[in-house]
Amino acid sequence: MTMKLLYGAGPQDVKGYDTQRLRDAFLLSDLFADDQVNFTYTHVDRLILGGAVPVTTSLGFGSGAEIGTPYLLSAREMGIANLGGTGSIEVDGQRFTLENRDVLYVGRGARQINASSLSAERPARFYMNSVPAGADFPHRLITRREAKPLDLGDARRSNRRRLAMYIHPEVAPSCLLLMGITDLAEGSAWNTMPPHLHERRMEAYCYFDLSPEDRVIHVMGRPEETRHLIVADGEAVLSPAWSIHMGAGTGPYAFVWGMTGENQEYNDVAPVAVADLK
Ligand SMILES: O=C(O)C(=O)C[C@H](O)C(=O)CO
Ligand SMILES: [Zn+2]
Repeated sequence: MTMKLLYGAGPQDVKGYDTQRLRDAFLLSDLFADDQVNFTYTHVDRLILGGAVPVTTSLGFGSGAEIGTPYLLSAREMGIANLGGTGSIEVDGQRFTLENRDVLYVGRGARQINASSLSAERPARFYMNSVPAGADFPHRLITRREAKPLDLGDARRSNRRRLAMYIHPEVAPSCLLLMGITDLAEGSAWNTMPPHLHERRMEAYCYFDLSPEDRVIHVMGRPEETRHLIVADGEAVLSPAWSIHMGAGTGPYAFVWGMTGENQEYNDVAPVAVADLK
């Protein structure tokens, strides 16, 4: 298991960043590797992002040695989304089978987590978000069918998409984590229209189901001074509370969004008109 550290940056810092510096601060490129569990501990609301791809062996984790607690989830909750083939997650002996696009909520207090794939030919690809939690909620599998869908956008504006809420008060309650998956409709390219800010929550996007030759152009920054990141399949982007977020793909794609902060009010957002962006 690896644990990288990322300290984050403010809007004043970003003014002087070149491309590489911006990517180093906001783009996570090495979450997924065969037979590895890779975490990045961010100082953006202390969100930990992780990836686990069990191919030839099952992968175990759960120690808190890197973060100063007995176990990784002694004072945290976690969402695990399966972006690959069928796999299973065992939490302290309780086994959950995750098909593609299923999400497991793991409540505070879990000690040992083991991840495995049903088949090495099509391994599971587990994407994880973990945030500090001050309350206990039971572990729970949320299947793709149980997620709450929300149809958004307009095909004529190339932003038709279906958002599915998984870890959300109306579907599966948690302490402060929110997690869902958004799919672009065929022929649509733009996510998160209109772009927005949510001062009371940070967010992370993990783009997936993108062809190797395609990229998502993810737009971030203050509305009056935007920046962009060119993002490949399996890469994740940090979106601090001060940053807008929206993106367009050069081919079909989907993304997992995860949020934490002061509240779980999905609609507590400040939209920004595209015409006001610079
Ligand atoms: O396409 C969208 O719109 C989204 O998926 C938006 C994210 O869920 C989001 O930014 C929530 O704040
Ligand atoms: Zn958002």
